Amino acid sequence: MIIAIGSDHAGLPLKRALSAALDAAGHIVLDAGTNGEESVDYPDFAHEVSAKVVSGEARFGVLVCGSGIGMSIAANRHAAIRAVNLHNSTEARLTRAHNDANIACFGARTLGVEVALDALAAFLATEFEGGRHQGRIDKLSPDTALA
Ligand SMILES: O=C(CO)[C@H](O)[C@H](O)[C@H](O)COP(=O)(O)O
Repeated sequence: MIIAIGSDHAGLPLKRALSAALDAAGHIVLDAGTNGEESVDYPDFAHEVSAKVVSGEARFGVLVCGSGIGMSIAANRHAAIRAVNLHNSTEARLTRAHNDANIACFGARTLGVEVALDALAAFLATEFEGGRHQGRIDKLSPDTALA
């Protein structure tokens, strides 16, 4: 699977761990950066990873910042993105099965590496269930919500 990944400076250590695990599992990882310690702005990386998912270049995205919150807010500005800030593998499984989430966000300052690795594995292993959940996803678009 092709997976786009990005972080800001705060998320870099966890991004490196997640990227290594994805690579070891045989995935193709498209790294949008950052790859330095200097302070950078999380929206720049959220938008780049989101664009790769929206275009189909990547099947899923992974975004890491200090809390995972800024990344998820930025990614969800894209209409076709359903980005979720994950804290455990149960959330990861449910958001794939029910929300068809396509970007997994993590907080490097709030989550342990092992928990994040487990959550990412669950996220990638779970299929969207469709059915009643598809109609709910259809209602997420602003046009539908405001009609
Ligand atoms: O945007 C965030 C919070 O929602 C991220 O956690 C950032 O990584 C964080 O704000 C960066 O903080 P810093 O003090 O500039 O390192």
